[in-house]
Amino acid sequence: MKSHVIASTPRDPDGLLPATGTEAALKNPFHPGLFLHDLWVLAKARVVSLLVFTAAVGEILAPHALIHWQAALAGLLGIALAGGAGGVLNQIVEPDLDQHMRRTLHRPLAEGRISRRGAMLYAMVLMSAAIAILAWGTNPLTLVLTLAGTVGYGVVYTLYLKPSTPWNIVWGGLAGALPPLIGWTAITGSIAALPVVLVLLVFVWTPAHFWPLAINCRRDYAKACIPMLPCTHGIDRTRKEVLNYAVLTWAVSLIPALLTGDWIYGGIAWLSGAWFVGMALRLKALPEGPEMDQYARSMFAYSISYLFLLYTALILGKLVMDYGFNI
Ligand code: HEM
Ligand SMILES: CC(C)=CCC/C(C)=C/CC/C(C)=C/COP(=O)(O)OP(=O)(O)O
Repeated sequence: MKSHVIASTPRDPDGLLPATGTEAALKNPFHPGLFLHDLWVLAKARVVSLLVFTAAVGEILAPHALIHWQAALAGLLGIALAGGAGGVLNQIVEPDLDQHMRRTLHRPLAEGRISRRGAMLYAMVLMSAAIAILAWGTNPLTLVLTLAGTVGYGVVYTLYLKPSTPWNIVWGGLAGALPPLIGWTAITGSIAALPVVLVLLVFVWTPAHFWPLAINCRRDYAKACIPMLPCTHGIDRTRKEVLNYAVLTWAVSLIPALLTGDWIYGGIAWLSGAWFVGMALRLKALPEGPEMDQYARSMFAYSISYLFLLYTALILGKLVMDYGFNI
C-alpha cells in the first residue's frame, strides 16, 4: 500500500512553521461559530444530505411507510449520524493529503484547528448515537447495513482502496450507494428488488459523478500521490470510462420504471439521463485545456442535480400512482 503521509504543507514547504493552526486559529484559539462550522465540514454534511435524501426515498417507496413513521425517522437520523461519522473517519486518516489539495486545504484537521484525538471523539459520539437510535428505532438488518456503510467508506475506501488502486471509487462507491436500501429495510426489515436496483443506480452513477472532478483536480491528486484514474491512465481513458458509466447509469435508471410501470419517473429518467450522456460525450470531444477542465466541473455539478432529480421523480411518480394527482 502506498504511503500518503507527506511531511510538509503548501503553506510551509520547508516545515519551519508550527505544524498546526491557520492564522485565524492562531489569533483566536476558540471561536464558537468557526467550531460549529468545522463540525459541519468534518461530518461532510452536504454529501450526507444527499445520502439521507436517497434513504428517505427508499423509505417512501417501501410499503406502509407512514404507519412506521418512528422507524422512518430513526432510520434517517441514524444514517445522517453514521454518514457523518464516516466523513470524520475519512478526514482523520487524510489531513496530510488534504493539505496538498486546493479543494481540501482548509479542512479543520488539515489546518490543525481540530486535533485527531478530538475528531476521533466526535466520530465516536456520532457513531454511538447512530447505533443507539438504529437499535432502538429500526431493526438489526438496518443497523448492520448502516455499519457496513460507515466502515466501507471510513475504513475500507479511505485506508485501503483510495491510496492503492485507480478503481478505488468504483468499489468505495458501494458504501455511499447503500442508503436507499437502508431506508427500505428500516421500514420493512427485509430486502426487495426495487431498493436493490436503487443501490445499483447510485453504484453505477458514482464513477461518472467523481471522475469528472478527478479530471479537474488531477494535478492535485498527482501531487498528493493518490492514484486516481486520470493520473494513472490519463485523461482520454478517464473520459471514456465516464461515458461508459454515464450510459450504464442511464440504462439502470430506467429499470425502476419497468419494475413499477411509473411512466412519469421513466420520462424524467430518460430525459435527464440523455442529458448526462450528452455531457459525457461533449467532455470526451473537447480538446484538453481550460475549457475541458471547466466543463468537467460542470458535469460533476450536474451529476449531483441529476441524482437528486431521479430520486425526486421516484417520489413524484409514486404520489401520482398512489393518489392519482392530476398533473
Ligand atoms: C466513493 C464514492 C464517492 C466519491 C469518491 C465522491 C467524491 C466526491 C468529492 C471529492 C466531492 C467534493 C467536491 C468538492 O468539494 O469540490 C463530492 C461532492 C459531493 N458528493 Fe460525492 N463522492 C462519492 C459518492 C457520493 C455519493 C454516494 C453521494 C450521494 C448519494 C455523493 C454526493 C455528493 C454531493 C451532494 C456532493 C456536493 C457536496 C458539496 O456541495 O459540498 N457522493 N463527492
Ligand atoms: C450508509 C453510510 C453510513 C454511508 C457513508 C458513506 C459516505 C459518507 C459516503 C460519501 C462518499 C464521499 C464523500 C466520498 C468523497 O471521497 P473522498 O473521501 O475521496 O473525497 P475528499 O477528497 O473530498 O476527502
